[in-house]
Amino acid sequence: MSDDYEIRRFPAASKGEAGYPDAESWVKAVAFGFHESTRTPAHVAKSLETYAADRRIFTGAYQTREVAPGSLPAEVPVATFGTLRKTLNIGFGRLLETQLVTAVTVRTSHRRRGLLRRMMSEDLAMAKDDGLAMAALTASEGSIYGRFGYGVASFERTVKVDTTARFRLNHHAVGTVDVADPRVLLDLAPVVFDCVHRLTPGSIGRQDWYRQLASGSLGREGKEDPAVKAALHYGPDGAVDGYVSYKFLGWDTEPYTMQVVDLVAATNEAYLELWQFLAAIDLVERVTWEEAPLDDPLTWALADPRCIDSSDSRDMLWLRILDVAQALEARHYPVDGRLVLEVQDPLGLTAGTFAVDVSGGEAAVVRLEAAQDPDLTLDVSALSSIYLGAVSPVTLTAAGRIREHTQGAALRARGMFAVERATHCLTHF
Ligand SMILES: CC(=O)SCCNC(=O)CCNC(=O)[C@H](O)C(C)(C)COP(=O)(O)OP(=O)(O)OC[C@H]1O[C@@H](n2cnc3c(N)ncnc32)[C@H](O)[C@@H]1OP(=O)(O)O
Repeated sequence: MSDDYEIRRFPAASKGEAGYPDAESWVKAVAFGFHESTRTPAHVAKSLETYAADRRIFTGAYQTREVAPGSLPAEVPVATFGTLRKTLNIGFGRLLETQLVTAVTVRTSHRRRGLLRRMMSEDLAMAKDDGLAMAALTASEGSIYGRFGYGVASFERTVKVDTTARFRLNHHAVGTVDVADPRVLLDLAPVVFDCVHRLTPGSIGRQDWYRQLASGSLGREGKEDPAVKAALHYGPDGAVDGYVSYKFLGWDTEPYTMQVVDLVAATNEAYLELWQFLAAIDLVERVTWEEAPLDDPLTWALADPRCIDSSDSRDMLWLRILDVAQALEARHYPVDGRLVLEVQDPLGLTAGTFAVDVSGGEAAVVRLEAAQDPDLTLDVSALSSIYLGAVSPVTLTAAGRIREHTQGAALRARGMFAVERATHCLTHF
């Protein structure tokens, strides 16, 4: 296989820059891989502008042999693999630089020849060599990434909230909400998001595009979305500490529905009060949001929690620890204790037996040279799953994903890996 393809890596380029034609072909190949209708040149140019702002690196596999007459030319990659680096909140306000993997596609006529395996293995090894301890992605299918050491570490759900007279929140507002010109979010959204990012375990730093989405400047269709409206939440001190952008789905959608485009609240009060605002919008009977948390304070603040209809919860963030000692030492732990972990790694990046000694919330992690009896044996994907506290080691033990050699060690791990508030990631990438 290695003779048939050449792997090339290059940075995203904006229109007018030298690498633009290659970057354009790469983006079109991604769009093709995800069955998007052909992106217009203007949409591609806008996407590339935001990708360049995020300093994305594009990896492509290119055919080295002559292509079949009439088929796509050799400069169109047969496989794509995109990366960018952002921080991940790993609990208690700590941020860890993370390799984000995105835009993975392999053209149908070249699939199952090991192209994904090759690009993934090489990229993770390079990220580790570069000093990174963590990689992350969101998955199109649940069956692909476990084999590379990724594990599900956060969840999200779609909610449909009944905002008729049935909607009553047990909450007395401490701030106010007012409607704003959505374009103010071009500047404000990153500022508010940054507060949320520092507060929320599982949060990933956002790409440049999010402020454009929230402000209606660049919708998912690749153009301005004039339907987007926005409201800001002002805390008791008058400062903006939350916003929601939303759009009406039209009079043909019944019940009449408002769809949340983005909802970012930096305080508990801002979150509930933005919901109070959404529920108060006249002529609307339902509000939907596709990125709601599973462990949602809204449920518990509602007089009737059954106002929330949610049958669709799903995995969101998949993590992949690249360096066990570095990742575990980066975390803060709410409970002191000692665990000896035998970690297996299908890519051989970070396998070994590690003694984790936590004192005063800080971990000292030592790789044990001689085989020592572990408390737990687990694959790096299981360790990545429990890392953010959203997946219980006790449950993974029950599932056979963790082997417990010392009775009670999984429960001890659950306490040690707990985080200070519900894990949730508002960033898709
Ligand atoms: C982070 C993201 O971007 S998520 C989006 C992922 N992309 C998509 O879903 C787009 C459509 N799918 C595709 O483009 C391709 O089928 C890909 C990228 C999923 C797989 O690419 P391929 O080059 O065919 O994978 P490759 O040949 O390297 O296979 C590696 C292993 O994964 C397995 N595998 C690949 N795809 C799948 C799948 N969809 N489901 C289950 N197993 C899979 C292969 O069987 C192989 O297993 P093995 O090594 O244990 O024998």
